[in-house]
Amino acid sequence: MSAGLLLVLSGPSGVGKGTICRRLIERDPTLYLSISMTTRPPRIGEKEGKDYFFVSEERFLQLIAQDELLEWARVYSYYYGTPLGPVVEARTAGRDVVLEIDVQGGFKVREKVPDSILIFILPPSLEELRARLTQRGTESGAAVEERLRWAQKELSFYRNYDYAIVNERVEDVVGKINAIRTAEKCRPRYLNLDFA
Ligand SMILES: Nc1nc2c(ncn2[C@@H]2O[C@H](COP(=O)(O)OP(=O)(O)O)[C@@H](O)[C@H]2O)c(=O)[nH]1
Ligand SMILES: Nc1ncnc2c1ncn2[C@@H]1O[C@H](COP(=O)(O)OP(=O)(O)O)[C@@H](O)[C@H]1O
Repeated sequence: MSAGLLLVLSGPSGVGKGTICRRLIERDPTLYLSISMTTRPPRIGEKEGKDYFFVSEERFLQLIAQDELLEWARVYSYYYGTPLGPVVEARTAGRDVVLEIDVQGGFKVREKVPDSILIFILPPSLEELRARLTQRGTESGAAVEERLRWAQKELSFYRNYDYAIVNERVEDVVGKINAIRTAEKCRPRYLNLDFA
């Protein structure tokens, strides 16, 4: 059995990554969505072990020291990282894995796992991004502005990703990601069959 694909989804805050991931899993429950560790406090409605594992800074630094994270980064003054164990386990079991992480994390994953697939989610426009962030209502005005400033920086990296998809309609994005999964599984390196 071939190992599952490692898909990295990045894009600015509010572009719709979380919404897209939820829809992907609804459509295909065999997909494994990695749950990150973070030192950010939980938002109202967020659940421990479902949205994130919420940990102290001390615990996070311990996880780094023990090499238990596939990658980690500091985003908006908090730490975020991907627990390594569950990703390896799921891929070994043949499940495709999705990481929803920032671009710094995406580049670290590409270094460590050269066959990972980096997908950038783009907003239809900066105005629409602002509207989505504001309408979500989880951040204060200042935090929205900080995220928009950060977004401009993040967006400049989209050409370094393997794929870029504009999130006009969530259904279309999900269809495109599933098309990428199908195409990637037709690569000779993925099939790795032993013909003489
Ligand atoms: N490098 C890295 N980034 C992460 C991880 N988990 C989440 N992020 C990124 O951290 C940023 C902030 O996430 P979050 O606090 O949930 O805010 P949101 O993007 O506005 O929903 C986003 O760009 C996420 O993709 C992780 O494990 N590693
Ligand atoms: N294609 C879309 N069209 C309109 N609104 C969207 C679309 N995708 C996501 N949204 C909305 O935009 C907001 C931000 O989406 P979210 O998934 O939280 O973004 P992210 O995880 O990238 O920060 C949410 O209110 C969500 O319902």
